[in-house]
Amino acid sequence: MTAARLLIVTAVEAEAAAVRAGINPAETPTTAAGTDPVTVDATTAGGDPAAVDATTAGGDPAAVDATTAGGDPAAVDVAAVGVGPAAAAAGTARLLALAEARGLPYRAVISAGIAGGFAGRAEVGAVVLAARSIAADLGAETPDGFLPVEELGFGSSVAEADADLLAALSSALPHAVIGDVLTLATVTGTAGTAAALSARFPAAVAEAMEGHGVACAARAAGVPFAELRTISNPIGPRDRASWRLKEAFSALTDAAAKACG
Ligand SMILES: O=C(O)c1cccc(C(=O)CC[C@H]2O[C@@H](n3cnc4c(=O)[nH]cnc43)[C@H](O)[C@@H]2O)c1
Repeated sequence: MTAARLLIVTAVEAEAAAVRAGINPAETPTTAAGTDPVTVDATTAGGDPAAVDATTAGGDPAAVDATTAGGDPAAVDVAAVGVGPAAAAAGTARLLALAEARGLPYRAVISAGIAGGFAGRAEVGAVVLAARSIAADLGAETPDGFLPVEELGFGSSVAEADADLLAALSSALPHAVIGDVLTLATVTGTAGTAAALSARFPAAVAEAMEGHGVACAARAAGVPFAELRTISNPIGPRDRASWRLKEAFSALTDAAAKACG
């Protein structure tokens, strides 16, 4: 019997390549670490669903084999599904449903990639594991402050990591910072927003753009979920030139090697 596979979902192909390089060192990333993920995304699995099929674990089981990483080709699939919570949720839900329809459901799904780190909580180059992936902008703004979706009575903005999966990852990555990871559709770009988020989420160590979306797809499919990030930049005033992409991608490769290699 074939062992159930693990699905690792990233936003952009540069992140997927970094993860694959860790799981299977023979697979050198074709997109050099240090390139702009947005530029890379535009040429791969960014917007066109057909491109997702062609370059990741989309529809064709043969394509899954061709892009699967790891010593055991049946063990891990790595797919880039686009930037932001909506693309992450839609792309992940599709991959989970296709696998289920083939009679080969995934055993777990991990949202992986680079992230911004809150100063003093997760520094550039750090590995972060999410205890909870939180949709930080899901709710309503009021003159008296932000109301999370819970207070509006419309469900939950918080997705807990699967306890067993988180325990396995933290045991493989003992130096990882464990804390909440915020999911936002907008990258924070001012000191004011960074301070407000830091105050509203004292347990948050990082922010990214996909974790909660991947978690929603995983929850709908009944599949365990976790989020793994490496820090490329401090959260704060926008200074894209200072993002340490090479360092973050290299940390992502190293983390994938330790967690799944
Ligand atoms: O330069 C920009 O304005 C910009 C806008 C949207 C996306 C990007 C990316 O580079 C996307 C890559 C990926 O990186 C994650 N990420 C990294 N740092 C942060 C951050 O400080 N805040 C939120 N997300 C971050 C995110 O998950 C993206 O998918 C650049």
